[in-house]
Amino acid sequence: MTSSSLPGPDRAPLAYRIGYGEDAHRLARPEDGGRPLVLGGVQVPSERGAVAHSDGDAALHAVADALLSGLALGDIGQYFPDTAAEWRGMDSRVILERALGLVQERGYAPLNVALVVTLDRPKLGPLRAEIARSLAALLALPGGEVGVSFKTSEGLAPDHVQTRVTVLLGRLEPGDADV
Ligand SMILES: Nc1ccn([C@@H]2O[C@H](COP(=O)(O)O)[C@@H](O)[C@H]2O)c(=O)n1
Ligand SMILES: C[C@@]1(CO)OP(=O)(O)OP(=O)(O)OC[C@H]1O
Repeated sequence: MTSSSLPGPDRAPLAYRIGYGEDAHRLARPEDGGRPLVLGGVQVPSERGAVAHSDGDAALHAVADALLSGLALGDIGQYFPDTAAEWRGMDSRVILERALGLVQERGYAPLNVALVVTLDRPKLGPLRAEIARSLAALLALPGGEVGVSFKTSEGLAPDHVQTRVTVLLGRLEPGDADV
């Protein structure tokens, strides 16, 4: 594959930034406060779900933090404090939309995203394509620009879901530094 046929935007970005985000939520049964398990905006059949203030979507939280970190914009807890009643049970897609909007206001867009979910059970492989499609749609990216990996903790963290995300951001519009 030549560089001109690589996937990505149809023009070269003027600047690049790398972002990184993580999240972790304890898993519990519904009677112990666990919410339905949702990852990347996709409902995951599971006996246990995240204990969280919001819907507990650890994948979307890590993607949103990765976007914010790439432009040094802080983290989602600053925009959506877990002490605020208005965010209780919220759909984490709202968090991602806000983070993406802040990045776009500065002329940047995500170019590709890599997500790792560490979870012992259930197996997520059958949902890989659906989670990748969901993330791609939320980020306005082609599906091929979203990598989704799953790991078990090998029994080291059986009661948590953990996520890690890297994102490459590109600035497609000229800013003050380019004119
Ligand atoms: N919740 C999970 C965790 C892992 N997988 C898949 O299992 C394979 C082996 O994972 P290891 O952590 O033992 O290396 C790997 O292919 C994962 O994609 C899964 O589907 N769901
Ligand atoms: C999303 C927020 C806000 O509802 O709460 P949680 O759902 O608990 O999630 P977390 O990843 O711990 O941090 C960000 C919070 O501010």
